[in-house]
Amino acid sequence: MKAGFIAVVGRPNVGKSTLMNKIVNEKVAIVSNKAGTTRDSIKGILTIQDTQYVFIDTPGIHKPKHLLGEHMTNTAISALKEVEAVIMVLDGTQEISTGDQFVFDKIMKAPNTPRIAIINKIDLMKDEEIEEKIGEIKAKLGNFHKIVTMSAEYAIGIPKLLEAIDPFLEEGIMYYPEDMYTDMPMYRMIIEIVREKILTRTRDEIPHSIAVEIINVERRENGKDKYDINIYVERDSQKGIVIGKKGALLKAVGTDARKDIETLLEKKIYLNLWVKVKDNWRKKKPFLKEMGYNLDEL
Ligand SMILES: Nc1nc2c(ncn2[C@@H]2O[C@H](COP(=O)(O)OP(=O)(O)OP(=O)(O)O)[C@@H](O)[C@H]2O)c(=O)[nH]1
Repeated sequence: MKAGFIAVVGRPNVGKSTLMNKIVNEKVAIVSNKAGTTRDSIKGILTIQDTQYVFIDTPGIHKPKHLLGEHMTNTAISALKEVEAVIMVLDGTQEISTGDQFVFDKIMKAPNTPRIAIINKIDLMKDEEIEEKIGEIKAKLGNFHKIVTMSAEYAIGIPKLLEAIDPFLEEGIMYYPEDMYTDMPMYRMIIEIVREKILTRTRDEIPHSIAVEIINVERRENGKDKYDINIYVERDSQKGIVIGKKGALLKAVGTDARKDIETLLEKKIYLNLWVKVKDNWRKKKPFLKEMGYNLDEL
């Protein structure tokens, strides 16, 4: 029996959430093609026979531009010091950027934590490009215990990754029951579903600063509970986009989200979505607290 916590880091859009989902084979982290959509640390848990891997999907580490950004970075760094290993995901199709360098520098703030690099998206790469990328990582970043190549999208390379992590796990421990795949609370999952549906349908028109909050859950006698959910945007123009022409977009988001939530809860629900403008909400501490962020770390 052995187990350990593994932090997954990398600049936005390299494929961390996709990797997490493929590894634990369940939808635990929000995936979208927009940068910075994963905000909270979410654990995906994989138990194979007597080995348990507990993954922490960290928010995209980037240079803090505002309070929420700083919070994301601080949370990620403190998590790195407490894990058995850290895996840094790189997008193999892109040059190593200052963004990657920034993330690597952050990892090095926990110098005693073993580091594994993942070259992701190899389905889009030629063999010689993969070889070159390995060289580039060694030259520009260096200092990894292992470099693993994979395609998270097509679930290629996962066994190799687990094998690379194995030596760093702790003997004699199992943290969670075998059938547990995430410790994310149900409400958190509902919020992430709604956020994902909005971001998918609004493409690049809405920034990831959007916030979602469950304001009321009404238990109904017929068993079909009613959920009222607020969607906070920063500007009136964004409110218009999320609502859409004659409310069409919001209606579509509501239908998509309701279906996923019903699957998650294994029962029918009523879902009401409301769009509100909170002016510059990311800079306002009291409001951040309402949203459940830990202000001590800000
Ligand atoms: N072709 C290809 N696309 C991939 C692969 N892995 C992820 N993607 C795509 O890359 C995009 C970003 O993936 P995410 O998993 O959301 O990335 P992330 O690193 O979690 O991003 P943030 O949440 O913004 O930090 C999505 O459109 C994925 O479908 C891969 O192995 N191959």
